[in-house]
Amino acid sequence: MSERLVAAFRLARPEFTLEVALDLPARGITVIFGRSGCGKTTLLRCLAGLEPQAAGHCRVGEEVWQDDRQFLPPHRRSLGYVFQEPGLFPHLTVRGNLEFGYRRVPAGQRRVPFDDAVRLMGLEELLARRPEQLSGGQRQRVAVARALLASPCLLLLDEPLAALDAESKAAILPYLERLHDELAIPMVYVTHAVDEMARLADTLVLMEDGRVRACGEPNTLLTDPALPLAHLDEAGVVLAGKVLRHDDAYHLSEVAVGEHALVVGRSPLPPGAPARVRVLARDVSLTLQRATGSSIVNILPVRIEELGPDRDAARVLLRLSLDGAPLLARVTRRSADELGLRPGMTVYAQVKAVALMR
Ligand SMILES: Nc1ncnc2c1ncn2[C@@H]1O[C@H](COP(=O)(O)OP(=O)(O)OP(=O)(O)O)[C@@H](O)[C@H]1O
Repeated sequence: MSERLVAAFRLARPEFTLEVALDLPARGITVIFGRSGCGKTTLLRCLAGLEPQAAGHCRVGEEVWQDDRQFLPPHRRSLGYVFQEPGLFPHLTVRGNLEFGYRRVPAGQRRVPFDDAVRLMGLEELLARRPEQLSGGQRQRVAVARALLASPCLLLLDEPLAALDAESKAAILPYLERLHDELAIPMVYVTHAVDEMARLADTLVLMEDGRVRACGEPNTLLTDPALPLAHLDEAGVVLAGKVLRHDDAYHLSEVAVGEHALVVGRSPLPPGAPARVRVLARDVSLTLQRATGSSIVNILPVRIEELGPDRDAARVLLRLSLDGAPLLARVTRRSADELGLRPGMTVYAQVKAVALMR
């Protein structure tokens, strides 16, 4: 049986109550997503044992951290915590910072080899530097590697990219994405940024007003018209695939998603590597026939599963199926009427290569 992270907390503050119950796979990345003030950090603090007032229970695999009889303080929970600010030791080099936690774990209990953490976070060239000689994004990569090397049962990350500018954030996301496939340590990752959520989540927890509104497989939640996620400006899905080949002359790459090859902007990943492609609803248009002579490179046969109102009265939101993989599209209500779009129809979804985000 695969391990689970099972927790329930109730914490009442004067103007805010957290009341959650979670049963999550203790593997991969679970993203806690929700708007500012909904209680994401409070939930993470409960998991860490930083809120002793919280009633409830918490268990990671076989390890019980909290129940009716006991409450383990934070230092007795096998967890790592990465905050917005990396908090590295300024007097130690990157190597020294990484070795600090690693050395304290008995060799037989280490879950991540030293060189693996260095490689995963791309720190090979930075080991001799001190924190002040690193960019914010590099410092945060060191903080994640250091937390991994302490071999916790659970790694908690609270908006680790929030203090970074857009460029540094874009640079660090591929390192975090690697953790999906290569990491033995489950992570709970708090963010209110849609792009981070979409790119990193293996499991998604949507929070609202101190409660869990929905929890499950990201694409299922992202395409559910009853949830606010499908109505965000950046609504869309994430398709899992594999890099097929690169076209260096045109700076493009092809990613295989099921039977289909999607043309995307040049990927830094090697052919054969797993890749996740994000397709935004606003970038998908629909045609009844396969267009020819179009500048659109990705034309995919899809079935309309559901068609309903969008937040914008001029548009409709469509949930589509690409051989079972979900897609979202947002088109004008007029186009939908003119084309006679309705559930059950097979149509063609068009997506520009540049609109596909790796
Ligand atoms: N120490 C505290 N005492 C009283 N209220 C608090 C305390 N810390 C947070 N709160 C309140 O609890 C609620 C949840 O805060 P929390 O920090 O968990 O939200 P969040 O979803 O992480 O928000 P953000 O994305 O802005 O960090 C908020 O209304 C906040 O004002």
